[in-house]
Order: sequence, then C-alpha cells, then structure tokens
Amino acid sequence: MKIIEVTAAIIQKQDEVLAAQRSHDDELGYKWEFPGGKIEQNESAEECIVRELEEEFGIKTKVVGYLGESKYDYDNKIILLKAFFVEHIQGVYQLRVHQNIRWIKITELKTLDWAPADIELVNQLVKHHKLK
Ligand SMILES: Nc1nc2c([nH]c(=O)n2[C@@H]2O[C@H](COP(=O)(O)OP(=O)(O)OP(=O)(O)O)[C@@H](O)[C@H]2O)c(=O)[nH]1
Repeated sequence: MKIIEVTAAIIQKQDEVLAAQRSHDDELGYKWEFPGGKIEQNESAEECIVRELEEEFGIKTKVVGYLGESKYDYDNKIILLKAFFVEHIQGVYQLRVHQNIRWIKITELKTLDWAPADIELVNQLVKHHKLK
C-alpha cells in the first residue's frame, strides 16, 4: 500500500500547544490534530508545513526543530506523519479549514480526541517535555 507523507506542526506558546479540530464534514471529522497536510511533489517537508500553515490559518511561520514521526495504517492508506516544531512569525490565526483551535497545556494533551495517527506524536511530545 502507498505511504502518504504528511507534515504536522507543533506550535508552542509558553507552556501550551496548538491543537486543531478537523471539520465535521472532513475525513476524521471532529478529531483533533496538529495542523499540516500532505507533502507535494518537489516539496520538502519543511516547505510543506510552512505552506500548509499559511493556507490553513493565514500565518507566517518558520521551522525550528523536529520532534519525530508516527506511521499509522488506516486500512485504506498508510500515513507517515512527520512532526516539526514551528514558530509563529506573523499574522492572526484565521480558521480557513478547521472548525476549532485550542491552546492546550502539554500535561492536558491526552484529554483531546486525537486522530489515531497523532496519539504516538502526543506521547513523544509529552516525553520530550518531561526531558526538558
Ligand atoms: N494534517 C494532518 N493530517 C493528519 C494528521 N493526523 C492524520 O491522521 N492525518 C491524516 O493525514 C492526511 C492529511 O490530509 P489533509 O487533508 O490534512 O492534507 P491536505 O490538505 O494536504 O489534503 P487534501 O488537500 O488532499 O485534502 C489525512 O488523511 C488526515 O486524516 C495530523 O495531525 N495532521
């Protein structure tokens, strides 16, 4: 089966992280995710995440680090989710695709109903936070 490479952004503000809720009429509707999207041809993962954040929220950002990845088999496709630490540079968040966003403390991340592929990333982020 084809592996689809997807990027995901970890954007932090003090001790909180941005979580975005997928639209009700979207695949995985109502599930929470780290915003991002599919890597296009001739695009690096870093270029992809910056483009997606501009498209989804109208904000300018830069990649400052890499958390890790999560591979998940959704039966009809395999998603390879790559999570980057991203910094907000400019712009007010506009909800162009998601139905909601929340800033949530890392210690409370597990209370959200995450997309299945994201659970591994949430675990990695909690571990990363504890090591700091
Ligand atoms: N962006 C994003 N996608 C995720 C996450 N977790 C997860 O399973 N996915 C899945 O990865 C795929 C990414 O699709 P998307 O719809 O966000 O990306 P896109 O904008 O490039 O896609 P499209 O324009 O083809 O609709 C979807 O199948 C989505 O369900 C996540 O944390 N972030």
